[in-house]
Amino acid sequence: MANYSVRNQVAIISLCSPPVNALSSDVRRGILDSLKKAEQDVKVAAIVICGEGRTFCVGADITEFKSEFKTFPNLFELVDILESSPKPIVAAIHGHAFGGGLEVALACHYRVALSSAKLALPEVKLGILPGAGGTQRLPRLIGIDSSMQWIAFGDEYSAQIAANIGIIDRIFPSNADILESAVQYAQSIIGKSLINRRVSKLPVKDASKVSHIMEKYKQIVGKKSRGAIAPMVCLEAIKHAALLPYVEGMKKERMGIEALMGSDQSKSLIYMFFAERQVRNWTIPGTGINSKNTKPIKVEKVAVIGLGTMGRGIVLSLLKAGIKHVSVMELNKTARENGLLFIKNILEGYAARGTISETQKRSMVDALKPVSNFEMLKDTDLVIEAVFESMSIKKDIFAKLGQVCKPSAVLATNTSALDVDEIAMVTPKPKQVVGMHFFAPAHVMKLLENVRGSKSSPQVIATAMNMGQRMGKVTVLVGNCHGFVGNRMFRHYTVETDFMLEEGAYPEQVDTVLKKFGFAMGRYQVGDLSGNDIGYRMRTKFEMTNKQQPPGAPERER
Ligand SMILES: CC/C=C/CC(=O)SCCNC(=O)CCNC(=O)[C@H](O)C(C)(C)COP(=O)(O)OP(=O)(O)OC[C@H]1O[C@@H](n2cnc3c(N)ncnc32)[C@H](O)[C@@H]1OP(=O)(O)O
Repeated sequence: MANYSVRNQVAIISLCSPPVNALSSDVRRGILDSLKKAEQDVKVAAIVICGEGRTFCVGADITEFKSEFKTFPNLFELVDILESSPKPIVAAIHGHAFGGGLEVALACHYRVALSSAKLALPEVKLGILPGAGGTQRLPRLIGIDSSMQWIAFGDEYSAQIAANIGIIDRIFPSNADILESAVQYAQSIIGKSLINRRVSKLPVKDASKVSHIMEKYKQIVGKKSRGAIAPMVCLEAIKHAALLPYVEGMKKERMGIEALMGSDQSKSLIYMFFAERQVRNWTIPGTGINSKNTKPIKVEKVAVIGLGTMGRGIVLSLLKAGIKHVSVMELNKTARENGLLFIKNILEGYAARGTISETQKRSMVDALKPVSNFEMLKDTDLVIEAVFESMSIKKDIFAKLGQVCKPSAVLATNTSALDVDEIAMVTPKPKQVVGMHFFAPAHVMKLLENVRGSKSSPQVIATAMNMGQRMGKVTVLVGNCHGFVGNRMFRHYTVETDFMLEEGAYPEQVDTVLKKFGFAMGRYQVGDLSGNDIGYRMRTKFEMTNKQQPPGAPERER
């Protein structure tokens, strides 16, 4: 719903749908009813639309996509009604103006924002396009080139960047009162002509270059979003903004969203959106213990043991999470030097690309603390072991950790398949032990599988889950069984691809097809990155080969 009030000639329409003011049918109806009141009230000379609580508006209510989505006023009707209002409307943005939220703002005649606000048209990440005029209004405001960048990739931008390119008219400091500031701003524009303020009426500045720009983005999208349908449909819709009058462009946009909404890709991405949020609410089956009633241990000092492919990625993930003390232990001198060099080079790359500032880079490098013996880990809060996938080596390490680490330290193993309970048993406090299974390359892959051993304490589990979230990972709690969940799923995939090799395909042919389909890496490339020896050891240890079959029997027969 939306609340309505009037303050010094300014009507305030505040979206009120916690937690994120998604544009449900009730909210859309509330905006429309409030707008009518404001238009009819002779004492009102300007209108402010704002969001109550932590954010302006994150866009259409995704939970309503199947049902209420088309109820009047739907989003694309609402934006046109807002824009045609005879009284000036100011969008007052704090928190997020995402998707339909930004489209509502684009339909307003002015947009003001706190400097901390974030803006985006992220619909492409749900496999759809901005279907409430975003593909038609944004190009009229910022041009085809920038619009393609914003819409085809769906990334978020700061209010300052949005102001620099002409989306935001006025920025206020992050600690300002957004509503008070917007009301004052609205008073300052009373009586001004709205002729140039209706974005749908503006020309597209770089319309003549549309073919050239389109070709450029087709290439980029082809590489960055292989296999995804929505980005290309977004580009087409934006192209129409350059070539057609607004009303015709809107018809094309509508055709685009109708084609995408309900597609398999969109259904999967929406499923993923909610699933990624659902896994934050973890629970230990049958105990009543869950994320809501269990507090993590405070973690300031973390250690990573092993600086191979996995260890390096884990260290980078911890640094990116802002951990100020990351001990790294690698007894092999060459591996240690190579590992540290790799980490520093990646940080240099981030700084060169502007992902982190020079100051952040320096503080990350300072946070790295090479250590040469277990004694030096005695005051560490969390140790993540990422050595060779061998039960005897891991047991040896955990026995030493059990002796030197403080009793409250969480001891995590990055094993991808081994029994966490067996590892835990060599320590004096098995309840402190948990699995934290990262996926290679750990600083890039978003998934983290935390493995709950039979003795892992709730607090230890909460700490591993919390650390995953601090690292920005999609952190999933799983039980302790061979291969956990990730590798049990991966196994079926590898079996199928191995069948193809047996049937005569080359690994690179299989990988090429998978990459064309949209996978970031081919299955055999993944094997090379993680180390094929890991899979080999897993299979040998668990005797995955049927003993009745002679050595070398084809995979299909095993
Ligand atoms: C004509 C058709 C046009 C459609 C245009 C659209 O608008 S499509 C929707 C476009 N918007 C988005 O894709 C935004 C999705 N949301 C986010 O990316 C993030 O929520 C956020 C805005 C970056 C905020 O992140 P934060 O971490 O602060 O919060 P959560 O992600 O945890 O969200 C809190 C809860 O709110 C639920 N939620 C978020 N967005 C929506 C939404 N658009 N619709 C419905 N529900 C939404 C989210 O699921 C969380 O719920 P919990 O129950 O607390 O898990």
